[in-house]
Amino acid sequence: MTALEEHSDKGRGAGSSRPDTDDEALLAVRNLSMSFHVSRGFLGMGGRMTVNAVTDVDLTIRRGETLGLVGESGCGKTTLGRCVLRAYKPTSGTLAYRREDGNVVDLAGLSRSELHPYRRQIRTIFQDPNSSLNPRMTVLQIVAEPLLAHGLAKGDDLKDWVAETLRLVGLRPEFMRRYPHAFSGGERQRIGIARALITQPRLVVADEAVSALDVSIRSQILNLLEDLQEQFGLTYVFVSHDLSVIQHLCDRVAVMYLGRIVEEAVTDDLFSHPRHPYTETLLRALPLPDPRLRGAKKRIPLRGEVPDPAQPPSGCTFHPRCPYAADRCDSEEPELAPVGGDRTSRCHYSATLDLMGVTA
Ligand SMILES: Nc1ncnc2c1ncn2[C@@H]1O[C@H](COP(=O)(O)OP(=O)(O)OP(=O)(O)O)[C@@H](O)[C@H]1O
Repeated sequence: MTALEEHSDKGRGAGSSRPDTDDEALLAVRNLSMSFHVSRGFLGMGGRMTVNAVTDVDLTIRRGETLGLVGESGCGKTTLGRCVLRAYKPTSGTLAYRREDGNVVDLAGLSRSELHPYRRQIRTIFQDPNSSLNPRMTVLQIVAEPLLAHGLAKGDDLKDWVAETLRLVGLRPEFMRRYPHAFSGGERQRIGIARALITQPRLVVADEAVSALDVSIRSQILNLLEDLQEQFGLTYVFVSHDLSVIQHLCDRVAVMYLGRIVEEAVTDDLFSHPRHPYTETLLRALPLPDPRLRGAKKRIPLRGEVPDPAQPPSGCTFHPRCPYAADRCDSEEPELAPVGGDRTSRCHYSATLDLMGVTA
């Protein structure tokens, strides 16, 4: 058994179909909000505004699953991901993390020093492998840095640990003496994945982890992430605006719009039968690789833009762009409510609308 396997959640992993009991929750996000105070106008003369990047999010991340966070740019995906990583301290709400000993700790309430032991368990893979790797550090230094920060290994042990992790991500151990410029984009992302996994994390947040890569390399990296998940029982939160990547990789999907979750469902259900008009709008904007598969469904480009979160629309925040908006939508804010099975939607009319998915 390798060092990584020894500490992994393998065998305790959950599939998307398993019930959502407390025991399954690796991280339960509850009533989570994150606001930024920003200055407006030239030299801040436009005054200070509050941007509610994430508002009242409830989300359960289950052990061994891949949860996708999807939505247009500016919907709050990155901010939510950074709260889960505790790179941001949320303005309010809780992050109930189930430790390996079964006890639950609220990460949102911990100080910097109290968080330290959890930083090796919850890791991130960065978006852009070109800018996230320090060009002046060797691969050994880059990948070993988290091990040193957590005092997990030194000397030859450290080198062995790095060599083993490089092998796991498909890189030759002798590469550890080289600098990032000697590698292709795909290889650099493998180095980033090695750096994320070297501390044997339980939860990995990947924010647009493949969007900077060529399409041909993208599927190799996605396959690698899937293999590593299976091997080590990893849990992923995968942030992406790319629905095809989400459909390929994720067990469940949470759709975000203007800081809120508007729909959450098992991936196949969401793609075949969306229950929120925003999800349908996203799906219908997808390119159609094979129109015969999609019958008479037409590609409809997204209309308008995500509104300014500092001045959100009244009622349902999607109503100005919603093709089905009715009178009550501009005054009454819908709740995120169960819509049958293991799914939720935030629309007054989810029960009656007949929305279209993208599968045949
Ligand atoms: N540090 C910050 N200071 C001020 N506003 C911020 C900050 N970070 C994010 N925002 C604002 O919060 C909102 C949500 O941004 P966020 O980056 O989380 O969205 P996103 O869905 O991840 O978009 P993208 O895909 O473009 O990263 C946006 O309006 C953004 O301008």
